[in-house]
Amino acid sequence: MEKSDSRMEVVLLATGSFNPITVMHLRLFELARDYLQGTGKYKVVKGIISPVSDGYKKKGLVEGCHRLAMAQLATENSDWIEVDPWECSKKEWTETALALRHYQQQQISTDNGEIREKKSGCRKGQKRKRNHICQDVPDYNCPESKAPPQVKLLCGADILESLGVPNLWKPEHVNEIVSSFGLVCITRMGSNAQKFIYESDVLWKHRHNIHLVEEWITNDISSTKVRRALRRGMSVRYLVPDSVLDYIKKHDLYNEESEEKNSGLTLEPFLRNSENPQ
Ligand SMILES: Nc1ncnc2c1ncn2[C@@H]1O[C@H](COP(=O)(O)OP(=O)(O)OP(=O)(O)O)[C@@H](O)[C@H]1O
Ligand SMILES: NC(=O)c1ccc[n+]([C@@H]2O[C@H](COP(=O)(O)O)[C@@H](O)[C@H]2O)c1
Ligand SMILES: [Zn+2]
Repeated sequence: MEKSDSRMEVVLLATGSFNPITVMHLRLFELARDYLQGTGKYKVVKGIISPVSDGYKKKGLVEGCHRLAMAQLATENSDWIEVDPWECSKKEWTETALALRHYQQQQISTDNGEIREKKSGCRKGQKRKRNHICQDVPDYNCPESKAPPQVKLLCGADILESLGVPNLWKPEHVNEIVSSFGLVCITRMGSNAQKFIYESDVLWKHRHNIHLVEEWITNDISSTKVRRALRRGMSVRYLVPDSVLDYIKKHDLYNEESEEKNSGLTLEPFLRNSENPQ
């Protein structure tokens, strides 16, 4: 008899501006998958790129439809990374913990649907019991029973360190992200993720659920640097996929004017989390 695969299935969710998407964003997924699968405990089944809503109000953020289109072009050749418009099709900005809940729920619904269709071993229409997200346990008596894939947040170390910025993240959301979902964090030049975890009580408590992935082939590409180069008329070829570059040129997306978008506005998380919102 074939031995069953006991590895936990994982879906990696990367949220961000993707303004524009770069090859480094795509590399994050490859690095994270290699790392998790290398532990022998996880099987990465999907990657999701979820571009942020225009309501995030970050300076220089071009329209969501363009950021979405570029991300779709960039992932055309990947057989496991997808782009999801859920966040960026909304006018209002969505907090990351809520995005994680949404994508986790999607996994649970899809999973239950598939199980019901398979029917093998289980009675017709029988749903398998849920994993810990639903405060329930898998039904080990059912041969088809395996917890639905666990959604984990994929990010760079700059985002990990941003968890400590006052009024940027709600403390209960930070707790939920590291306790219920988990973080896969790619180290980035200029960041000290390990020290940051050591200095935070909540991150330290859940350190087993925070995977730090060392990027040995360091590459400090950022969207900010790509936009800067474009404004200066310099080449960004091989920093973004060719299809993305064609799209940027066709729509003249990044220039002095686009960089002034949202200039002078407060980033939405600060507005939401400040004690005396305007
Ligand atoms: N070179 C990199 N190394 C590690 N993580 C990265 C790198 N570039 C982007 N990321 C991560 O990708 C995710 C999406 O980030 P984002 O869209 O802000 O890109 P960015 O390049 O950081 O853009 P910007 O310069 O506009 O902030 C974040 O989790 C960020 O930390
Ligand atoms: N409180 C929160 O949930 C919170 C705060 C700041 C940034 N974020 C997310 O992190 C990502 C950051 O992207 P940038 O690095 O481009 O600013 C965005 O997807 C944003 O929604 C979430
Ligand atoms: Zn960033």
